[in-house]
Amino acid sequence: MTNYKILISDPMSEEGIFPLRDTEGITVVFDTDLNPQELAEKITGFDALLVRSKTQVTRELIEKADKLKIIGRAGVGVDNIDLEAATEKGIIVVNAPDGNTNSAAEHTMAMLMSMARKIPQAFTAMRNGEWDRKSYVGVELKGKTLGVVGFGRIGAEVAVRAKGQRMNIIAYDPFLTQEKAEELGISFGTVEEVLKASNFVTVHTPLMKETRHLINEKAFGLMKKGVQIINCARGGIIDEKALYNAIKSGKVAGAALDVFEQEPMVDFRLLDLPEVVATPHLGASTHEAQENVAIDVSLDVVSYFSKGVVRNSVNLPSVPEEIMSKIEPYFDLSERLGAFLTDLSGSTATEVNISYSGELADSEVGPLTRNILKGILKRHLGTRINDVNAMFIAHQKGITVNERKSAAAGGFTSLISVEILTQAGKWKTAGTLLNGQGARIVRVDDYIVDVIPTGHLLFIRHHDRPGVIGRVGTLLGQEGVNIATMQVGRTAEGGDAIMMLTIDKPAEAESIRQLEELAEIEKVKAVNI
Ligand SMILES: NC(=O)C1=CN([C@@H]2O[C@H](COP(=O)(O)OP(=O)(O)OC[C@H]3O[C@@H](n4cnc5c(N)ncnc54)[C@H](O)[C@@H]3O)[C@@H](O)[C@H]2O)C=CC1
Ligand SMILES: O=C(O)C(=O)COP(=O)(O)O
Repeated sequence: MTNYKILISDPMSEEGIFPLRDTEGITVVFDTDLNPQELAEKITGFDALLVRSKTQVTRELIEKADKLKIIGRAGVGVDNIDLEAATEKGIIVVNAPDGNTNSAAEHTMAMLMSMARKIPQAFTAMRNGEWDRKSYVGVELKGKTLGVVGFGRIGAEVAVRAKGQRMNIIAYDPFLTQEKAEELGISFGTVEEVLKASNFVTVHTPLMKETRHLINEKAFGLMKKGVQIINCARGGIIDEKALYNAIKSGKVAGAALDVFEQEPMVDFRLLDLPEVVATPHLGASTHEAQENVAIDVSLDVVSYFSKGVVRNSVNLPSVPEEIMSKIEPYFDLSERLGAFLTDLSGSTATEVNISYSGELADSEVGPLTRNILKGILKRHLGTRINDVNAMFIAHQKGITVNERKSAAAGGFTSLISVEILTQAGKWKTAGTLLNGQGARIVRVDDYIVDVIPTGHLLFIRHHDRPGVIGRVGTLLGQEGVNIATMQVGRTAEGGDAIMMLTIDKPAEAESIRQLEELAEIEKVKAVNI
């Protein structure tokens, strides 16, 4: 493997990054005390950046990262990473979605129980030499209702544990169905229903535009008097000002907080309230979780550099390995079809219509579409286009992309047909992999051809007249251009026709001009793929 430099800018398990240490050609640099400006200066030349929640991977940082190809988040939440900026720049972002689930769920239960029994408050009083048994009377969990907002990995694990405490669970998650809830023996409701029904509310959503201040003044208004709140997900899901007021007013009897709107915390007023228990973002801070997440991101980084595939991409849909192995042979052909059409049209696409037929119609084809777009966009935008940003940039440029699938592949095992609409008109092609013989372009517009999509090609539109093929050969010969292969197709005798030539070196602009001056020739396009 070529040399790759990995910067780790947050504390990470040394044991867990063994896949990086054990791979030849990978150099790991730990520098976990950088301020944002120092990090922006340091990032130049690094191929990968591994972070936890402390490092803010901003657009400014991403713009400074001249070689960065992958950002690994050793944990779940990626709200500290500007995903749009990363995607736009073709940087893949991976996380470790499973490694800290147990730890985060256990911490949530620890916080719930500490809060319910006021353990941190009682301990602090004892430390101060007090033996006070009256002030720290708690509530039982048994028979109480726990509202779980966000029923993903952690939310579901919390529910399992809370059931063990004989709590009733009511949950809300856009992906939770009545059937699933019944199967798990929990209730299911809208977010409002959950808030109204609960004695305890725990949030487990990611922090996103849609979940910022999900628990706000209005939400507190819906809750029972004496409700207790837990946030071991992300600061910002709960509006801290609204929480402060709700505690002060007596509506909220307890809050257990692991995460805060600003971290590290600067405004400690919430912690002055005796109803609040808190930890400094420790949900994932166990030896096991830290080792798990470090292993998971390290494996993905190694896999990305060695095979170009990852398991846990946040900005690129993951494709199961068995499907990947079926479609991977078509990657190169797909990109070439895109490049071929762009050269033929000599213009930029406004719409791309792709049809997958035959065996490919049964597969996930997203990666193929991205390769086709890569081929199309690279012609005008160069090497900054890759799998990660091809779809994003196509949308950004206002290109409509349509995918279709059909069973009939015109006698081929699989066929990829691509049509592009440009300011200069419409162009179509289709390609396939011939058993044992590699990639072929088998259609150009409505003509049947059989062309290896590699090297220097000339596409000629002409009228089917005697002698035209000879004249093309003679003219190219005079220019020192040797023809390796030639295909001719026509609609009818004497009608419109095409020639596809493979030539040993690119045709000069002057040769193309002279060819176009021949009476029978309508258009000549040079293609280099
Ligand atoms: N305190 C800590 O150290 C840790 C905090 N976390 C935080 O916990 C969050 C959840 O983690 P996982 O359960 O592993 O993620 P997950 O992706 O498995 O689950 C998140 C769930 O939230 C749901 N959701 C999204 N929008 C919602 C909305 N508006 N209302 C209700 N549900 C909504 C999703 O459908 C999904 O099921 C992470 O995004 C991260 O921010 C995760 C690990 C450790
Ligand atoms: O995995 C997450 O989302 C977490 O919040 C854990 O954060 P950390 O890696 O401990 O900074």
